[in-house]
Amino acid sequence: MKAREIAYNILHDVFEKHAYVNISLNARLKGQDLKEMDKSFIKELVFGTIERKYTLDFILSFFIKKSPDIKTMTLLEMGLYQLMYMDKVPSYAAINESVSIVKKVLGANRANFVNAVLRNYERKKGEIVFPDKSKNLKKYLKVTYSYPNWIVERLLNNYDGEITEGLLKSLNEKSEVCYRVNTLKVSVDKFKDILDSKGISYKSGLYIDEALYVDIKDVENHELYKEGYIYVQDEASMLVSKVLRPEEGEFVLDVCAAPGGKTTHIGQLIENKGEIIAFDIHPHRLELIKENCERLGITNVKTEVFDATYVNEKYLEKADKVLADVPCTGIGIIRKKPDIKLKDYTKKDIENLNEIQYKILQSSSQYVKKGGYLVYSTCTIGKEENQNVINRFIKNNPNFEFVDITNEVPKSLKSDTLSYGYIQTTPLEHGIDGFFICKLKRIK
Ligand SMILES: C[S@@+](CC[C@H](N)C(=O)[O-])C[C@H]1O[C@@H](n2cnc3c(N)ncnc32)[C@H](O)[C@@H]1O
Repeated sequence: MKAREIAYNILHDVFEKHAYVNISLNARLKGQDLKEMDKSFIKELVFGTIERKYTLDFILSFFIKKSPDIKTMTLLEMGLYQLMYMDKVPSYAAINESVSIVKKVLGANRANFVNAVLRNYERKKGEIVFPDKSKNLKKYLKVTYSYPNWIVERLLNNYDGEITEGLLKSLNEKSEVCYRVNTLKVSVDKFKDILDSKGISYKSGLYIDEALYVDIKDVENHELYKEGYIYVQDEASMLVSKVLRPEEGEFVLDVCAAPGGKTTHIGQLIENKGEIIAFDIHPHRLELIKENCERLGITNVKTEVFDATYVNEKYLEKADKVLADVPCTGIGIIRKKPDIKLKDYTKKDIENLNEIQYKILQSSSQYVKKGGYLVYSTCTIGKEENQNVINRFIKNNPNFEFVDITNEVPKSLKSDTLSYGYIQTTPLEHGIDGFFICKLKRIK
């Protein structure tokens, strides 16, 4: 099967069947005899079309009177993406190849339509009227940077227009892949020597000692990965376990733990000395924690299927440290997961999510010993899922207080709110994913 047809099948899975892009991509690439170049082309086309969907749809609306069926629309979006953003693809190839897939999948009629729309775009692209920033900021941001309304509204609710624009732009920028070096198996220096000996280029982390940006292709099949030397993890995510600051011999509960990025980091930081209980609501996701622990040589983690909105009586007041890395909208990790843009959260959906986040925090707090610590984290941006949740918690739980985290985070990581007990990282301000991390102490 040709690259573009595979890309179409993946996008069809994502747009029509609401599949996860990575899962569909892996499944559709499996067993295909493709060159590395073709695989890269497919990935760029798939991720790019998802990332730029709102811009593409705005432009297509100039050339289409009535929206066609979703399959035709997907093929139009793919074709237009190639015309607009893939400089190496000549226009005739973008159009002819798109038309030939439509002919194969949807018939000659639809093919004529797609041909006409794409050719019309080529002829009249100079006539498209884009939204005016001074007249309609929201529409301008949505169309220029390709975001759904709920994300633009969320950021405008938290930041002024200029910062919002910077954030939307930075969330579109490709991030280099960051790895956590598993210091249980290899020191960072030794690992750098190994990379040097293999001629693999790398850059040190911006903030975290064990973070490295490494240029490895197809990492899951790479020997260094299989050996358990590395875990793919953004520095913002590593910061969570740093703020939790687990110590050897402690009992730690991680209540939303799968696939185990932070659980395994905690295990690494306490060098397998101590006990970690990892909950997750999805049994199949707990399997991922077990696989990761096995690969990384983490031996002190026990997993339990558990809904963290409830209280697990077994662990009442037992934990030195508790981590509640709650489910969230994920705005802060759009650089890695552009399909988050395809979610269509309503106000009600966000309120429901806030209720879950609050319940998880409230239940988690019951496990903390007197004098113990609770960390609340999300991979999203904005007070709605962050400050509002912790402020509500603090108001209702006078036995907890915010902890100044100035000394818990690396000196180079600047934020005005550290002394209040929390940090909101963003790719715009810090060059890492957008995480919210808050530390609380049980004082009574
Ligand atoms: C942000 S992810 C956790 C990422 C993880 N801490 C890591 O670092 O790899 C949130 C996790 O919460 C789980 N989850 C969602 N609702 C839950 C609930 N009510 N109880 C427990 N886990 C839940 C999801 O299955 C998902 O694995």
